[in-house]
Amino acid sequence: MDSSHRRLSAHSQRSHPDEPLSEHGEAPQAGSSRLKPGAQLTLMRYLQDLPDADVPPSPVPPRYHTGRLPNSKAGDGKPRLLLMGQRRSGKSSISSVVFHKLPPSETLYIETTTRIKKESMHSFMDFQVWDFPGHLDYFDPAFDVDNIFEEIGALIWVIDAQDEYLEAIMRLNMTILNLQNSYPNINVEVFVHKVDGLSEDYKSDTFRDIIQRVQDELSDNGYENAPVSFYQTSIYDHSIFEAFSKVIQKLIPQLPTLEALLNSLCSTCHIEKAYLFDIMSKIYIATDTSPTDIGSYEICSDYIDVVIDVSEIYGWDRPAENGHSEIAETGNNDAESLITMERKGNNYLYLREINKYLALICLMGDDSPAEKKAVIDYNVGVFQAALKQVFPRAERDVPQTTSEE
Ligand SMILES: Nc1nc2c(ncn2[C@@H]2O[C@H](COP(=O)(O)OP(=O)(O)OP(=O)(O)O)[C@@H](O)[C@H]2O)c(=O)[nH]1
Repeated sequence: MDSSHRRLSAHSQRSHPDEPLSEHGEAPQAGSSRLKPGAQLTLMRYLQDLPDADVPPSPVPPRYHTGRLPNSKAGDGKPRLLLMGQRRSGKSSISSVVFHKLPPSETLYIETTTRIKKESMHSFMDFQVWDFPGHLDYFDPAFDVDNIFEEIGALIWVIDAQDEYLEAIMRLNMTILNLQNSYPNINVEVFVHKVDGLSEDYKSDTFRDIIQRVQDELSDNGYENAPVSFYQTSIYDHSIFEAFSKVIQKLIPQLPTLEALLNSLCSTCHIEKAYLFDIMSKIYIATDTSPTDIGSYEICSDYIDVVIDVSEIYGWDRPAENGHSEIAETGNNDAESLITMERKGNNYLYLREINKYLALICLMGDDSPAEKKAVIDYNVGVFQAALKQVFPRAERDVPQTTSEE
């Protein structure tokens, strides 16, 4: 294996806090080096004619920030993602599966959250995830509402689709209406969660019903244009990562530039679909503007697992030179990998590590054969150089921290 693969591994060892949460639901200590246990080779499943399942689009068009956070006073705070919703709706499970690689089946043992749990995520962009206990009344005068909602990136409201959801919707509506007065720009992202195990009909009826009830309430109160989006999610498939990707993308001011760069790369190299992944969370922070289907996301996401797991076996943690890990890395080539698959329409997948946080994965088109790899490499190099200007690399080797209030 090319030694350059090992850098991906070294990075991922630092960034994947893979240990299961402690019995108090706390994140593992910084420095834990294990990665996820075993690749989930659903790649094979995909290759065996898995039908491409499209996630039904939300009728509410996404909105993007184009500058600093709407509620940020100084504009220098870390975006904050608030996870709210009823008890047992799945908030802690979502956070553990997406950011700590906890196997979904182990979320059965997560204890109920009793205090606000705050975690800092350090990746291509620093952000915080706050997990709220289900029973909390945020608008109780005892709470410092400003402290909770200022500097916020998005409010993620989790609704258990397998349970009675009318009360959850009532609380959600109350929260949105309260927020509209003081923080009208907060993105409210409604996760209609636990949709696994529901029949297709029931799933889409529930989804539509929830959207209708929220929108009716908002328009009754004169807030037709409140920034509320809806997603169907489950921790047992890729839908939760897909939804988080869309939530995070709205917080990236450079998104239009990234999309334009990816579009240009795709048209130059005949790439069917290109994703820029955050390696740590497997959230994609941008993709080209051609239609997305969950199948392409799944296969790319599984590919990252495979590369990380292989480099986990053959890689090692690189020692820092002069205590400066960035310097130690500059002498190495970026990790790259290529996989061929026999599936009509898609010749092969191409992965290139862009920097220590990001990887580019492309589904190559039929008219871009592997023999042209040199040209593709060159263009990806140009893309990488452009990206460096968009995301200048910063010293951010700060370990993840968790705190409770
Ligand atoms: N079927 C299914 N179960 C899920 C899903 N997500 C979470 N769960 C289960 O839902 C239960 C509650 O999950 P938690 O993450 O503890 O819920 P919570 O919202 O954090 O609960 P509180 O801490 O009490 O507010 C657990 O048993 C999870 O395994 C999902 O996508 N599908």
